[in-house]
Amino acid sequence: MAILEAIKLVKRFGPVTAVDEVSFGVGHGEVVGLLGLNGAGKSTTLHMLLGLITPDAGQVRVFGMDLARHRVEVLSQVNFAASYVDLPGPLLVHEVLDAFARLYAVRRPKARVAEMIELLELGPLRGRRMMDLSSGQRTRVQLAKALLNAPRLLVLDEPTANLDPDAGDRIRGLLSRVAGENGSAMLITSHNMREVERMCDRICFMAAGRIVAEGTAAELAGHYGVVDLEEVFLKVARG
Ligand SMILES: Nc1ncnc2c1ncn2[C@@H]1O[C@H](COP(=O)(O)OP(=O)(O)OP(=O)(O)O)[C@@H](O)[C@H]1O
Repeated sequence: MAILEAIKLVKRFGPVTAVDEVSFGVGHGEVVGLLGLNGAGKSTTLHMLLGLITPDAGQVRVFGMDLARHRVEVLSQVNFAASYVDLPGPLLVHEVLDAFARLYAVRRPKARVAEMIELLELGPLRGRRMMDLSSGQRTRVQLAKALLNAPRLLVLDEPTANLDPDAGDRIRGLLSRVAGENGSAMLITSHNMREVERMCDRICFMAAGRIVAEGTAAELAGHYGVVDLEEVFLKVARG
């Protein structure tokens, strides 16, 4: 069974059709990358899949359920991280995680928060205020928050955008491990082609609101007669 199905999703903002009949799926344990130029419609698509905005047409099905009709049931098993979402600045790192653990009704919240602090190597930062952290440190707290409820579907909008190469590498390894161990499905946007090649089982390329190419990194490179995803991106982006 597909964990996530986007079915002919459409979103318009005034005269702009940001997402134009987009359909794709993410299977159990699968990591799918959603790629495209700035403004291609990736974040708008993610926001519809998370129920943050309502599609003008089409349907989102998660765990076989219609998101519009089973919102609470679905969203309790989903989580999201994006570098552009701010967590409350005056709160300490462990206070933020405690608050979300309670919000998600996590069982044994204290133990789960401690586990996430360990997993994301946040020990030295647990007593620091969110507003005092560097952007890379905030990203790690975002990811800890996103993993708190052991989501069956994890949606990540540019998860490693603010991380230095060492932290980025560790986080990529960690996320791949989480997907492998828990069988969680992941949907990721990224402008880092090496990251996508390393992490994603399948890739959907968006251009001007539509999916224009889909496949594994190797299939896409073969199809476009190039050596890697970076070159596929340039070919797709330049039409
Ligand atoms: N709230 C909004 N109001 C008006 N237009 C919007 C809104 N959100 C997005 N758009 C427009 O929809 C299109 C798709 O934007 P979106 O943020 O989905 O792109 P993206 O692929 O995520 O880009 P990036 O790689 O830069 O993050 C763009 O033309 C954008 O200007």
